[in-house]
Amino acid sequence: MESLIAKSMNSSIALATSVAVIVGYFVLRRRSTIRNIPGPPCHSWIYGADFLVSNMSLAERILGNMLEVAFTPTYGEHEFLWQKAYGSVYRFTGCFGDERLMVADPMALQYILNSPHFALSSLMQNMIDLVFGEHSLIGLRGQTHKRIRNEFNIGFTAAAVRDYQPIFEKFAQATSQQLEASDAEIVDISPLLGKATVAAIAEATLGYSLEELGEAYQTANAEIMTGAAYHSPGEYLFGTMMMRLPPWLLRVVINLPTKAFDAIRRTRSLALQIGARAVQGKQALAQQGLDIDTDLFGLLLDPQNSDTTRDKLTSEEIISQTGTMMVAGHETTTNTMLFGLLELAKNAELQDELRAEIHSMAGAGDNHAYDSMPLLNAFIKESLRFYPAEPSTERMALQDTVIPLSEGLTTISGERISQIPVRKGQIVIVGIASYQRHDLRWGENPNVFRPARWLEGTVSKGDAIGPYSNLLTFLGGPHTCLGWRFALLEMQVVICELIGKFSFALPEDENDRVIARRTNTLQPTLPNGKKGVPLRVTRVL
Ligand code: HEM
Repeated sequence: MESLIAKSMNSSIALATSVAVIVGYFVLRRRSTIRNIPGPPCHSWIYGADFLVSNMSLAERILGNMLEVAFTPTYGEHEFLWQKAYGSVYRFTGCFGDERLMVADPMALQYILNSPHFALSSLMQNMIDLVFGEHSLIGLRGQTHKRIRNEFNIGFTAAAVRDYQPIFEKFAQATSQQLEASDAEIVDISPLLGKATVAAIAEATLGYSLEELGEAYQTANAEIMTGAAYHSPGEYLFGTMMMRLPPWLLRVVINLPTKAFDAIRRTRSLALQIGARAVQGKQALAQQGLDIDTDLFGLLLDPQNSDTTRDKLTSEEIISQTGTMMVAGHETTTNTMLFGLLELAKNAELQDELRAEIHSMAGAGDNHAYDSMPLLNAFIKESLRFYPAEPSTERMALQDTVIPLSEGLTTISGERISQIPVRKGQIVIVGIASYQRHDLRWGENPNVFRPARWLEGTVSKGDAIGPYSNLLTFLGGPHTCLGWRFALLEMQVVICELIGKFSFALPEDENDRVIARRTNTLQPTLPNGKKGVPLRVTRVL
């Protein structure tokens, strides 16, 4: 998202803000407590040995290791090598020599995600407030967050999610029909699955069809999503600095008349209008004593569900979550399925085995059938492990604290430590993708996509860290993904429908080769930089 911001600012505001941020940074900086933790070398302007001889641009120098983190074509090229070299906790250098801690150690992650001593970094908080508004579940904290989340959970329990199954089946079948109707040899399945996913969320959460959601909202949302990739180190640096501005200044900035801010404003305002329309429609039904649909907003507003012991939500509190719901479950679920289908296209044997399992279950289509398909679920777990939609996130220490380690580490000065003291303001990176390649946790060859690991029983059970199979893909702690059961059932339904009816193979053309690049989420990306998953599709049934 910072890239959108960067594109939006004119150069004089940019210069003034940059100077203020740089001066503020150096005045306020305290010596880091993590300097003694091993980590990759950095070529920044402050620390780089090649300062005078290198031909790096100023932006590249200032970015430190962020250059390697944010600008490799495939996600994790450096991150996974650093993990091998330095272990599951290491230090690296952020912008302006800012020392950061990358964390993939299970005990440390548990602590960071559950401790009240950590919260969203100010960069993340600003980004979320900007895009989703200041009342989004993702950005809220404490009691308000807990209260709203508890209420919204009514639409995400195991029982509530089972009721969405017909919706998932309807849109999975619509995708099949579109594939069938296509006479192209190679089909880009990305827009098809994207549309099915957004249609399912609109219906399950608001009771709306895509038409009712409106073309304008979908276009504005897509503009924000596609604008979220960085194209140059300068753009990255500038976006990052903008996001460090105090919230009051960002509120001024978002009103600037630029194209990117206009897209953010439009999306936010359209989401609120859509949410308000859905809420008012359901309230009108309730007032007339008529039945309200059992979509999420319907469940929240149905007087029959009101319980005097529950903290009921105001209309505004419900409406404020519209954009969050639509975005949180869209690209995340779509991209996980796209990467999974891509892996199946690479591995005909695995695909045939999965298809055989799906065909053997035909006719057993009660609500629980999907959970009793071992290979299907192993495949979905492996897709979630290998391609976490949010491969990392940031947290900031709210006070001086000590992070415990399950494995311990040896410092640069040779001392063996089992915990790391950090100062207030320390940024830690929650290394979701790194944790999911952890050597000791996932059995043989964690860097290989291999669903069989889940069937062999070699995946370590360990202390539960996320809500599902010890994966961190849905995060953990108070901000654990609310929609994880929803996403799982949707993936089970769609994969069964598509693999049951079609066979997928990779096209030969180099221009169709897909890599995993990080934009707003981990995104399947073509050599031309666009999102896409072109596959050779053949009907099998
Ligand atoms: C494979 C699919 C999905 C993945 C990988 C995923 C992942 C995540 C992650 C990592 C977070 C934490 C974000 C953070 O705090 O940094 C999150 C939060 C959230 N997700 Fe999901 N998500 C998925 C699907 C869904 C779906 C389908 C929905 C709803 C329909 C949903 C709704 C939410 C909500 C409301 C939150 C905010 C929870 C809170 O802060 O209390 N997600 N998700």
